[in-house]
Formats: sequence, C-alpha cells, structure tokens
Amino acid sequence: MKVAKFGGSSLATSTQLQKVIKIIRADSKRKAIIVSAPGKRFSGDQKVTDLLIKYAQLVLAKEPVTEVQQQILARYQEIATGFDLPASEFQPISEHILNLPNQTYKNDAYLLDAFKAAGEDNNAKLIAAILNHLGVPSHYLSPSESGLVVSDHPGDAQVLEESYAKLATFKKSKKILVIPGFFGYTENGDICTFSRGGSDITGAIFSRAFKAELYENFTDVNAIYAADPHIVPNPEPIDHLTFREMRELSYAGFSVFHDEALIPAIEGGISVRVKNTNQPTKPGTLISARKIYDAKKPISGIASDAGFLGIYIRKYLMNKQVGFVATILQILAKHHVSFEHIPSGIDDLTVIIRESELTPELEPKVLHDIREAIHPDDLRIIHNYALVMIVGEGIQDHIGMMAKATNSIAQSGVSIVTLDHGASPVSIMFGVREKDAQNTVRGLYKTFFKADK
Ligand SMILES: Nc1ncnc2c1ncn2[C@@H]1O[C@H](COP(=O)(O)OP(=O)(O)O)[C@@H](O)[C@H]1O
Ligand SMILES: N[C@@H](CC(=O)OP(=O)(O)O)C(=O)O
Repeated sequence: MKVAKFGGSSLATSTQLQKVIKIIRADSKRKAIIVSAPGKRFSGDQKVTDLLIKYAQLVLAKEPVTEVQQQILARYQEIATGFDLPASEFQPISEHILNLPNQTYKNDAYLLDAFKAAGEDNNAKLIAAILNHLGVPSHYLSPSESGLVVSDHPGDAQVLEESYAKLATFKKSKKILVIPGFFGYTENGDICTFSRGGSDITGAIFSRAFKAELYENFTDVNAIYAADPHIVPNPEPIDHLTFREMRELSYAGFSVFHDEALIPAIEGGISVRVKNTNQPTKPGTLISARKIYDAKKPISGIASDAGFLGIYIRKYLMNKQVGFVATILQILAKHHVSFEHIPSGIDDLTVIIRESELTPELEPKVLHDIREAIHPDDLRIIHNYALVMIVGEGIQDHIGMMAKATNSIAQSGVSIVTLDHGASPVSIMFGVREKDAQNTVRGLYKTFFKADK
C-alpha cells in the first residue's frame, strides 16, 4: 500500500480537491490519505491554519470573532458546495469550528493548538464525507481513534514510539482512511500540534506504521528544485535525493518537505516521492536511503534560512580548558535554549542559535551566566544571521568543493561570518548576514549548476 499526503495547496478549493480525488482513484494502492488544512488559493491569500491562529488570538483578546469564523467556514463551504454535499454532512464541521471558544483548555498554548488542529481535522472529516458521497468507501480516522500519541509540547510535539503498534492495526482497513495531518493527542488527552508544516510528519508516521511501499507527498511543484524557486528563477529539478541530503536541505530552508518528516521514513526505510497534484504524471523527486550520483554533479541543492544569531566567545587557551564547551551548553540548557551549530577554533567559538530560542528577555541572562562562568576575553551576540548550505553526496568525494564555494561567495561580494564543514560529510554550511543570503544562494547556484553549461 501507499500513503499519500496532500498539502494545503492541493486542497485549497473544490477544483483542487477534484484533482486529488482523481489521483486517489487512479491507484488502488493509495489507501491512507493524509490531509492538511486548505491552503492558499493564490499568492497573498491566507491559509486556513493562519485564519485559525487569528481566531484563537481574538478569543484570547476577548475581541469579536464572527468575521474570522465566517471566513473559515466559507473555505470549507466552498469545497462542500463544489461536490453538492448535503447540508447535514456539513453541520458537524461548522459546529466544531463555531464551538472552539466554548471548550476548556489548560492554558493559552493548548487553546492555540486545538484551534490550529481544527484546520486539518475538519478537512479530513469533509474529504471523507465527500468521498463517501461520491461512492468511494472512506473512513475519517482521527488521532484519538488511531492512537497517535504525542509528547506534551504545544506547537512542537513529537510522536511517541508506543503509537506505532496501535496505528499499524488500521492497515487492514477495507475503506480508504482519511487522516488529518499536523496533530495528535498527549497521554493526558490534550491536542498538541507538530511544528508548522507538520502534516508531512503525520504522513511519514503512518508510512512507517503501515510499512508502506511508498510515501507520496503531493504538493504544488513538479519536483524539489536545486534551489528555492523564489530565490533562483527556474532552478533545475532534482530527480533523486538521499535521506540525509533532504534532511540537510529541508533543515536549511527547503520548505517543500518538513525536515522532521524524514525521521519516521528513515526509521521505517520508506522511500518518499514528492509529486505535483497539478501534474501527477510527472516523476517528481524520489528520496531514499541511497543513490548513485552523477560525478559531474557533486552538489544536489543549495538552501538558505534566516533568523539565526551567534554567541561569539573568545577565550585565549580555550582549547586547553577541559569542560569549556560543556559549561556553555549547561548554561543554555538551564535556560531551555537549544543550539544549532558550534563552529570552533583554538581560542574562539560561535554558538549558532535560532533567534526564536534566545528571546530578548533571556539574552542578558545567558550572557551574564556565560561571563560569570568562564570569564571570556570577548563575548558578543551577532544578530540577523542566515545559514546557507550546499548539500550533496558528492562533497565527500570531490576535492576543492570548499574552495569553489568560498570563491563563489567572494565573487558575490559577500563576507562569510562563520563556516562549518566536517560534521556532516554531505554539507558545508556558511553563516552570512541575512541581507546577503539570497545573493549568496544565487552565486553558488551559478557556480555549481550553470558553470558547466
Ligand atoms: N527547493 C525547493 N523546491 C521546490 N519547492 C520549494 C523549494 N524551496 C521552497 N519551495 C516551496 O515549497 C512550496 C511547497 O511546499 P508547501 O507550501 O508546504 O506545500 P503544501 O501546501 O503542498 O504542503 C513550493 O510551492 C515552493 O514555493
Ligand atoms: N496546515 C499546517 C500543517 C501543514 O503541514 O500544512 P501544509 O501541508 O499546507 O504545509 C500549517 O500550515 O502549518
């Protein structure tokens, strides 16, 4: 069997859903369908998830909600009307959305997650009802029924290992399973969502649980491209990526596939194919454990992501002090700050952290603790960092990749703030100023993908 996940762009309107239903019907192996909430219909439109966040914020601020409720309901109503779904089938969906403020929640974070989750939950109910209405036997499988149990972290939950045994029992279903992406229930019965874009994770979890022969991830592009198409015009499509290449690329900004979604796929050895709902006959991009790469193309892709800061620390003879890095990490752990990278030299190191982790309130506390604990010769925070990553299985086998990349960045007139190469054999990471990130990507793309043409 195959697990197929359809993203918000594939489910934004009744016309899009027509294409999705055609895809489901075209292959009887597509037995588990993971759905996102309706996404953007056009550029500048609002995703239902974002409308639900607005709805939650208005409720918390005790402000009127009628307008946003109507905006959300209109999105589902357009889809239902497009399939002539009887009003009685639509009623539970509108009731769920209208009643969200009347439930009790442990605190604001759980309230927000319950609102966000309603986007995928109601879309799954709606799509199952439409499929049944069209004569395709389907079953809406909620996480409470399936046993998708997640950690108690609102907005950033992780699947608990014990979920898999129960989930696996649904593989035998005769009906098509329509499963809402993006959320699960904690052991205490509260809704917690994955991080944004997390329906990809739900698809991967079910692929592993069902030992699927393939996890198909349907979106709105023909392939994963060698660079973000918003940055590089008409980038080359990638036909095959390894899991580790994809993880590095999605971590560093390829928003087409969630970086955490690779983990259940890797654990279960499930290959993933990213395909276009609008052009389903195109091959898309395959992601699997291994690949044979073209020696002329050592680099598979170039990604960039903004929103990082670096804590720069200099301490002469740092390399002679046992436990120096451990002390810094303990301070970060004490303040619940997670870090991303630690490039280091003999006397210097930079701890790279997402700006969202080290809030302006925490910043002076962390700096104070570092100063007290290690008496650095220099201690500074550099804000507005972006990471640019070149990724490819060929990096480890080719001499001169670093020289070629740094030369390209210099040609773009960009100064490198930090770099890291070695921790992963398939990537080289450059820290640059946010304002320079897109230029850097364009220059590197020209160097590695256009130079031979
Ligand atoms: N390297 C890349 N290749 C393809 N798409 C990319 C890349 N980087 C970013 N994207 C963006 O990812 C989008 C698809 O992901 P997403 O918006 O999450 O879709 P969905 O709604 O199907 O989940 C594309 O429309 C494209 O703008
Ligand atoms: N709807 C959620 C989860 C998700 O995965 O959506 P999409 O498949 O449209 O990226 C979000 O916007 O974050």
